[in-house]
Amino acid sequence: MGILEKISEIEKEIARTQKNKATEYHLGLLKAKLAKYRAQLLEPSKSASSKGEGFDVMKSGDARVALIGFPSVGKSTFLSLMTSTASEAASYEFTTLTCIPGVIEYKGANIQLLDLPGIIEGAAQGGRQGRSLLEKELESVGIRLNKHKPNIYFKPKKGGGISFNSTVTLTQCSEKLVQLILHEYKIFNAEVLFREDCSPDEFIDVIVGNRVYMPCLYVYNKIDQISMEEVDRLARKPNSVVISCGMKLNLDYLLEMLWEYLALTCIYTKKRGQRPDFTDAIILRKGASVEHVCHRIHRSLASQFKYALVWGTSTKYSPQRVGLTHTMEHEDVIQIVKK
Ligand SMILES: Nc1nc2c(ncn2[C@@H]2O[C@H](COP(=O)(O)OP(=O)(O)OP(=O)(O)O)[C@@H](O)[C@H]2O)c(=O)[nH]1
Ligand SMILES: [K+]
Ligand SMILES: [Mg+2]
Repeated sequence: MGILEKISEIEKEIARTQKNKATEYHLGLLKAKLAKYRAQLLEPSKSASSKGEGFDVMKSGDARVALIGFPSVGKSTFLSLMTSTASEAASYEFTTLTCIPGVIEYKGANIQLLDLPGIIEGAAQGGRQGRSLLEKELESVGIRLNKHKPNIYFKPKKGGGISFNSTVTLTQCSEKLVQLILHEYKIFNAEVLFREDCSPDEFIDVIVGNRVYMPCLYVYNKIDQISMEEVDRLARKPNSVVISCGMKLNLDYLLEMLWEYLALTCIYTKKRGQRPDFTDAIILRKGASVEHVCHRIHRSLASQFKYALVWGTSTKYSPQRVGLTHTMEHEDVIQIVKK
């Protein structure tokens, strides 16, 4: 049996197994097996002919956003509308066959937008199921959307068996299930500490390790073609924005949401005795520290750092003298004083 067949067999068995106390170990084991086969599937193949080809696009700008969706939902139309790059759009499926990068300039940041070929042929009519289909596709390659990394400490050891502990009450996993899953991965010595009530799938994610956690905004385009009731229903779903590229509806709101999901922060710098430079913001991730600002300005600046003066919402006083660990907030102004 090939890996694909094995995966499909296990998926079928999971689907037909009722979820209850009596089947939880069996299900846990199936899930561990499934994750294992999927990982094998994603491993780069040794034969040159079937080597997985990625899209070679230079990473640029302050953040990147990929347009993942069914064929002909309007991804290329969106890219052409929001950036100065034109990407061919047409009414037939798979118009786009490669990755087309564009840049959105927003609040002083350059956001790289990637237009990609549609995924899953003929699935555009997926209707209500569409969103779960896409999620499933991304899940199966190890991408976790709008989730955080499970708070589980996991460390394989040389000996001593499996030590299992938890700081919270667990309702989905038990020591026995954890051991069973670990044995499936041929791990017989490890330290495991659950700091959160995680599911078997989340535990498997921690063992496998190479999961990618990223924010996701579900964008429903072509609302000009559906009823107001349907638009209303979609707009109320979590993490959703409804738009129409054709009629240019709600695009400003989409940008605002995009900005929020990217969690970026603009910091302005200021030289002593001069006004802040509002034309050239430093763009960092939300939660960035003064040290991050220093690194962005110059590699060696942090080592010459004496203190910084910060104006803005992150401080009680404006200006306030702060150290390297101070957390910056959006639109703060900073003046760095060197030793
Ligand atoms: N009615 C309507 N049509 C739209 C809208 N946005 C895009 N379209 C049309 O939908 C068709 C598909 O658009 P594309 O931009 O090529 O879609 P795509 O997702 O890039 O498609 P692939 O690259 O083939 O996966 C085109 O005929 C567009 O003109 C919209 O908001 N409303
Ligand atoms: K198309
Ligand atoms: Mg396209």
